[in-house]
Amino acid sequence: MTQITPQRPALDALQALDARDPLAHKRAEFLLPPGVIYLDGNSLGALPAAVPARLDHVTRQEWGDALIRSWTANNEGGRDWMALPDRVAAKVARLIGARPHEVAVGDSTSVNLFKALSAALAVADAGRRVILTDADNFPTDLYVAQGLNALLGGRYELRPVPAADLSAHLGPEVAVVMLTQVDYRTGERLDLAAVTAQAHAAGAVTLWDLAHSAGAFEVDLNGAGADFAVGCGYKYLNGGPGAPAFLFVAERHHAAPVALSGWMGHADPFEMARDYAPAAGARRFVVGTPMVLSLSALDTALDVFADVDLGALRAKSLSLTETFMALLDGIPDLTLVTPSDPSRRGSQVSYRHPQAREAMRRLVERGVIGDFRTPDILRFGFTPLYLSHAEVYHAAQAVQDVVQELRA
Ligand SMILES: Cc1ncc(COP(=O)(O)O)c(C=O)c1O
Ligand SMILES: Nc1c(O)cccc1C(=O)C[C@H](N)C(=O)O
Repeated sequence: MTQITPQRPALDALQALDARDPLAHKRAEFLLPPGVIYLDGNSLGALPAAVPARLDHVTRQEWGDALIRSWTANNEGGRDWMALPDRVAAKVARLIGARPHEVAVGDSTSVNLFKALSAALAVADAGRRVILTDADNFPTDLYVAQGLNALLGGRYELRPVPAADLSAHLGPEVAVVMLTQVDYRTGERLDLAAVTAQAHAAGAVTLWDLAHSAGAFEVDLNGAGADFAVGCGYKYLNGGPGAPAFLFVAERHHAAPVALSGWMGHADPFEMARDYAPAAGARRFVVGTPMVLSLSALDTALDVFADVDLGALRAKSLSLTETFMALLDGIPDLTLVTPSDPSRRGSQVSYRHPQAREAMRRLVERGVIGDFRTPDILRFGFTPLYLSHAEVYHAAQAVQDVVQELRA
């Protein structure tokens, strides 16, 4: 087993950091299995302890007993299902620097990408024909843009370029700049404010995918003047598998056409009017019947953030990722692909390894749960709400051991 050299953080020093951690108490608000170090909250967040009781209440009382009355029952108390998407939207808004009426919650991130990109193209300057994106963007972002463009008769060109070269490609032909803020493989974080300003200076509209941002660190969409954004409910927001996603539309774009104009985004759904008239604000981007069970889980999951200082969240995230990188510095066969500059890093750390798939299999067998991502990436996500520095130490030790085993 490779020895940890003296300049690497020592366990007792990390335990001292944990003792001063202002977020340490949040761990008790999650149910995590014993013997597991969970470094995959960037794929599926852990279960918030209050969620099972909420789901039990929603199924037995709200569904089982109140039945259809729950759609509107107790709306004075703010518990009616009809308004659930709006209540959840308000909780998400705080985490992404938006106002509640600029956020819609529902559907998957992919579907929200479709809605947002349709609207973004509609408000972009007519005559511009390029959708500029990161060549390494998450597949669904690329596929949705390809599908929408085909539907629009191939009017646009989806132009994938390396993230590092974006500014060089911001010409007068660019309609929309569609980017994921934190790269799902490398964990590289783009400067949302700076890129938004560059895109605007070039006359383009921005669409951000915040899948690996929301709930991992503070995002300030309005501070940056961003136009559109989407993100996942099941990663750092801990809403559970398949949780509803969110869509941000800056107020100045609320008049943009609604591509998926469903009755739940109508100004008065139960009027059953023949023609679509949009609801106020981003609620118009809610399409069909709200997914009450999963929205309820997300609603309760978001309460975990109520007393969380987002600056402290970012500080702890950086401390955890920094610690992990320091512990694994110089380990043979591991090539760091995540930027060591903290301002360019999200809340994950990734390494290339020649046997990454097998290495991750062995790690998971030992209870250290991360991800393998093709072709050769070991990916570790760090959720500041439920991870300690001591766990990071033990996880890094397990990585060293597995890497050493595979060399033998
Ligand atoms: C950047 C990014 N966008 C979107 C998604 C997922 O979209 P959906 O929830 O529609 O599967 C993911 C992960 O699954 C992702 O990493
Ligand atoms: N969305 C996922 C799913 O439905 C099954 C398994 C994994 C996922 C993921 O979240 C993948 C993730 N977006 C990633 O960054 O790799």
